[in-house]
Amino acid sequence: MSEEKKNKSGFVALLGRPNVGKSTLMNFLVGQKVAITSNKPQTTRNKISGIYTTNDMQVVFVDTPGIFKPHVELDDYMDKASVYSLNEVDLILFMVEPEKMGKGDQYIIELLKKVTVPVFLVINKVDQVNPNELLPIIDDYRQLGIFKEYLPISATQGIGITDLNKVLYDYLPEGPAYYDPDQITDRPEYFMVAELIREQILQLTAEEVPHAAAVWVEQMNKHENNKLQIEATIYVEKNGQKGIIIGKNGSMLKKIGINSRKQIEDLLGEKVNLHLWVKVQRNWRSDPRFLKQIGYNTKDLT
Ligand SMILES: Nc1nc2c(ncn2[C@@H]2O[C@H](COP(=O)(O)OP(=O)(O)OP(=O)(O)O)[C@@H](O)[C@H]2O)c(=O)[nH]1
Repeated sequence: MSEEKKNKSGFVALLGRPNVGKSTLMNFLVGQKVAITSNKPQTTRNKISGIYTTNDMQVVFVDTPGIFKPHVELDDYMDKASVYSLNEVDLILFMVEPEKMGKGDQYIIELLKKVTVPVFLVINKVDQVNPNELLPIIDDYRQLGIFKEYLPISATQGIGITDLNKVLYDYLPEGPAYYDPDQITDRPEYFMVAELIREQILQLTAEEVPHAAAVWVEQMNKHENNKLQIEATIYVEKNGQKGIIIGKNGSMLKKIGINSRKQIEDLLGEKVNLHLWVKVQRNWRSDPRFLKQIGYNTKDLT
């Protein structure tokens, strides 16, 4: 007689240095965009959950900001967000690039030594290396003795995802789904909208501008001419950055608006009129009051 397969569910932290591909993996699994990605490090600033449901398992991903040592207030926030998620998940995926352990990984490895939940090494971007190069890399990490299993994957190509799914199923506790199977994130819609706008800034601007920009949705509950009216403010730290975001005759702001509006319409499933404003808020990244005002609240995480 065949036994019915048990349902599994739980929380999974995706850890790793900025830019290793954490958001890409989560979006691949969830099958829809729940976290913004870019080729610039430190894209993720918040504890975003992606909810991944299959017919016998539900995985709630906590996509922690890239871990690195704090130097300004915002970095401190990110660090706390990471430590916080380590203490309350069922298992941890530590994602690295397909290369030998770097200095930047040491800090997070020290954190991982302190946790009691199972930790797995996910080597992402294996599409970029020859398979022969993987063994010495795995051996290097094996010396640490902290990983249950080693999972080479490519989040863009979908390589290794079957093995990853098996590990998730095997190690998650038995339990019911926490969320409706159709739900893919527990972030409020206005947060997702702000993130989609921020993603365009990250993709279209360069150097110091992307990381000096924060987006806050002022309002998104009014309809006019059958279109949802969304008003959002882009905060930057200096006048020069404001000029870059606006662009010649407003061309850059227009581009940011057009591109993000399309994505927002896909997300919300309705037509949108997007109004964007740009304001200078000096040194906002080091201003705890301003960080709190735009939703990065360090106290929530302690
Ligand atoms: N070649 C290749 N590129 C990848 C793969 N996975 C992610 N990338 C690229 O790596 C870059 C960073 O990916 P993200 O998903 O934004 O990285 P992240 O770890 O979420 O970054 P932070 O938010 O800064 O912590 C993007 O340009 C991705 O397209 C992969 O499997 N192969």
